[in-house]
Amino acid sequence: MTEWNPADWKKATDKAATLAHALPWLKKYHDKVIVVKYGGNAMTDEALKRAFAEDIVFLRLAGFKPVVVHGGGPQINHMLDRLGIESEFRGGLRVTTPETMDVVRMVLTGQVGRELVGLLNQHGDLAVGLSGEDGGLFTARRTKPVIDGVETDIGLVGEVVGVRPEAVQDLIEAGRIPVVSTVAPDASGQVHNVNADTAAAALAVALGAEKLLVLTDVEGLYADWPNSSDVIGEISPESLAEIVPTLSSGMIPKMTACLKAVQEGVKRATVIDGREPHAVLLEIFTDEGVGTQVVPGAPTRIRTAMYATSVDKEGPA
Ligand SMILES: Nc1ncnc2c1ncn2[C@@H]1O[C@H](COP(=O)(O)OP(=O)(O)O)[C@@H](O)[C@H]1O
Ligand SMILES: CC(=O)N[C@@H](CCC(=O)OP(=O)(O)O)C(=O)O
Repeated sequence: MTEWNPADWKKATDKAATLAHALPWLKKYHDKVIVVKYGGNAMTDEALKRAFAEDIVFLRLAGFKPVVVHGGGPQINHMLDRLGIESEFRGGLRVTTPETMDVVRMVLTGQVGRELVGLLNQHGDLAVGLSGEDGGLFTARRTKPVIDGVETDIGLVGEVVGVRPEAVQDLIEAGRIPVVSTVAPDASGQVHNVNADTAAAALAVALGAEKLLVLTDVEGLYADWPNSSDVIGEISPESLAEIVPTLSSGMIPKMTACLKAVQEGVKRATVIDGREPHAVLLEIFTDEGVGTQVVPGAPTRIRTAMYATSVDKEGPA
């Protein structure tokens, strides 16, 4: 006869309670599109990538409609480095020569996207990869960002000016998980490098997504960068628009993308810490505020960072 173990019973009842607690979110997001942008900086560790894949498949099997848009900046840097090509960023965007563009396309669509599809498909062949070139998904226009007050040519870098979401919608309706890489042709067919945050926001708007979730390698938007002691927990689009011009490096395209998504109809955009295992499930299925949420009408709320480290204004050594 098997012994009855009170500890195992407690574990089982805790699990049941956790599942029951998920019910309000299951109701809220059932059938809703959630665009998840997975940044290259959050893809450092194999276990984290596997946990991310589990979260996305979990959402899909729970009746949500997750769409993954991935980055791969560090992976592109690594390949450029191997090829002896220097990486240069201006205003958070990569200066993209035709030679660099070939590498961007190869790494994003041929390497990072493939790897994510493989990880997701370890749980049942639901994921299908596509790029902004497929099915007319994105049309880009060469962008010349204003850097230090001057319009600056940074090469084959595009902003998304058109989205035909049908290819992604077809996959969603077939019960699949689309995995999108963000190279995109302009009207003449010339392929451009589009920042993945920017592309994710444009796709979230076109799909009428309930939420844009952006995974990166920080806890959210720090209030006093490069000090990482305080995180902006919640902010309205109006207040965010005021601070966007003061931001630096990768946070410029990221927060601009969140702002645009919410201004154009996505209910909320949240930047979360992809270094946290199961960050996606934590964000969706808990009340605890994680990351930085851009929500219409929200008063600015600042909280102490979980992994606070203070550095002086010059930045970390
Ligand atoms: N105010 C800020 N709060 C948080 N991070 C910031 C801030 N300003 C600049 N950063 C930098 O932005 C980086 C995230 O952008 P990026 O490197 O492009 O990430 P990803 O690859 O996830 O898109 C952080 O690692 C941090 O170094
Ligand atoms: C124009 C531009 O900067 N494009 C990005 C595209 C990849 C990306 O956005 O990757 P992350 O999300 O990991 O930063 C780049 O070349 O790095």
